[in-house]
Formats: sequence, C-alpha cells, structure tokens
Amino acid sequence: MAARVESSVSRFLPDPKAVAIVGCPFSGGQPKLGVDGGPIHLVEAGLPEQLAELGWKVQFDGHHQFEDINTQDDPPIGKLKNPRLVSRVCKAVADVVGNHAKNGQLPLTLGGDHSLAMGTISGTLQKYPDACVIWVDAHADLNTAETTDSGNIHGMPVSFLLGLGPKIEEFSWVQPLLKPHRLVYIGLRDVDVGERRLLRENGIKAYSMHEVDKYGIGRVVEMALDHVNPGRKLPIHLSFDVDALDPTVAPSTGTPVRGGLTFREGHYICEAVYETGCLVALDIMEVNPSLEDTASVKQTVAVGCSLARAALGETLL
Ligand SMILES: NC(=[NH2+])NCCC[C@H](N)C(=O)O
Ligand SMILES: [Mn+2]
Ligand SMILES: [Mn+2]
Repeated sequence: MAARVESSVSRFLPDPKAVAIVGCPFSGGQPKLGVDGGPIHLVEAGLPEQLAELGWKVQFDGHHQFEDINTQDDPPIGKLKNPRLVSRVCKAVADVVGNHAKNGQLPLTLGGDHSLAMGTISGTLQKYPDACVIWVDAHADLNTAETTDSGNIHGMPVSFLLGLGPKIEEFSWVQPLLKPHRLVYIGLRDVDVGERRLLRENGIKAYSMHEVDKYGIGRVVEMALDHVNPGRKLPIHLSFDVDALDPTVAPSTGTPVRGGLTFREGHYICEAVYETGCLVALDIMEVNPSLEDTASVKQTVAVGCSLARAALGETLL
C-alpha cells in the first residue's frame, strides 16, 4: 500500500508553497510555427492568478526571450535540426529551473515544444539528483541521433537525459543523470520502432493507452508510482505533453494522435501526483495556439491551465 500523506503538505517544498512560472516561447525542437505562443496564451488565460487562488505564492517575471542566444548559422548535426539553438535554449532553461528549485520554489515550465524538457529535467536533477520522472505523452520522445527519422529534437529529449545514443559535442552539457528505473511513461500510442527497442533494452516502464484501457487510470497511476517511487519518498518531476490527451480534448497541438486520454484521465494523473506530496517540478508542453480554430485554441489553453491547477492541488470537492 502507498504511504498516505497529508494532501496539502509537500515533502520537499517549504511552507508557504511557492511556484515559479517559467514561460518558454520556443519552437526550435520541431518544424511547426506557433508552439512558441503557448506560454503567452496560458499566462493570458489567467494561470498565475489561478495558482495564487489555490494558495501558492506565484513568481512570474515574464517570458524568457533567450535574447543572448544567437545562432545565425545552425546547420543540422547529422539528422538533428536546429541543434545549437535547441541545446543553448535548453541549457538556459536548465539553469533557470535549477535555480528556482534551489530556491525552494516549484518550477512550472510552460512550453513551447517538448525538447525543453531536456532543460527542465536537467534543472530538477541539479537540486534533486534522486528525482523520478513521470512523462505523460502520446510519444516516448526517446529517439537518439541514430534512431530519429524526423530529426526533430522534441522527439529526443529523454534519450539525452538517459545518456543513450551517440554523444554529440554540442549537447555535452546535458548530464545523463536520469536512471531508466526512475522514469515511467503514461499515455503512449505513437512509438517509433527504434524507440520500442530502446524501451525494451533499457527496461523502461511504459503504460500505453492499452494499459489505460485494461486497468483504468487509477490502477495505472498507482502502478506507475509504485515503479518509480516506491514508498513515495522521492521527488517527482511531472512532464505533461498535452498531446497525451485525445485530440478531441486538446486539439491545438503539433503532433496529435487519436485514441488519447480523456479530460478526466489527464486530470486524474495530475491530481494523484499532487496527492503524493512529492511533486517538485511540472512541465505543460506543446500547446500550439496557431493550430485549429479559435474555439479549439481556447479549449486547449483552458485544458493546459486546468492540468496545471490539478497538479498544484485543485480538487473537485
Ligand atoms: N514532443 C512531441 N510531440 N514529440 C513527437 C515526436 C514524434 C516522432 N516520434 C519524432 O521523433 O519525430
Ligand atoms: Mn507528444
Ligand atoms: Mn512530447
């Protein structure tokens, strides 16, 4: 049985609980324009105020512009597209997230494409080397420089964090501190052949939509937590790609895949992670307000905000 913790108490964050919103208007890890508008929309929809309403002390100092990162000339390295830009932006994000974590704040990173998680998780591991990662996504984002078909780095951040695949000098700052048994996936349904092999070879636990159907989301989350965080003693980094949700729930995203999580299943994951008292960092990624019609954008942005609220303690009663 899982250890029960008083729900409003965090095992790792000082009281009063503080969240630092890290807005990352960045799209260089994939080809579609507009995903850089995600954080701006989430903030304009009132996310900072909503979190304050939940009792968090909220710091938001404006979106990161990555001004000093200037990569005029950024030809592919092997298949990897925009490698210098992605690497330098993620390095900057790692330092910002790491500093907030060291300050005792919970960094909430708003993407932006999911390559950013190479930075956010590196930042979390600076402060909490034994943190575990719950990666909620339709995709495994586990490709290496060898296995990637698209060359889009948003399909690769996890391999860098685990230290899989060939070493690339430009990314040498990423320390492969994540251990395969500290990572678990929920929601997978579009996994490339090379990624399937990497999952198997490295013994990485993954709950696809098949397992969500078979066991129900309640059991899946419990099994996922038991795997990465037995006894609920370790810090948790939750990285949530909104394309984990069904496209009817979150339509405005760059790589939608049918057959995804329902609204409630997605929120349940966030609520259950919050209840452990172990959450130390959260990513809400891949909201793209340039895709689909106005109503879809509004819906996707609203869902992004409500996932963040659920992970930070909003309850139904
Ligand atoms: N973060 C995402 N939405 N990733 C989609 C990745 C799709 C595909 N597996 C690729 O490597 O290109
Ligand atoms: Mn995805
Ligand atoms: Mn992703």
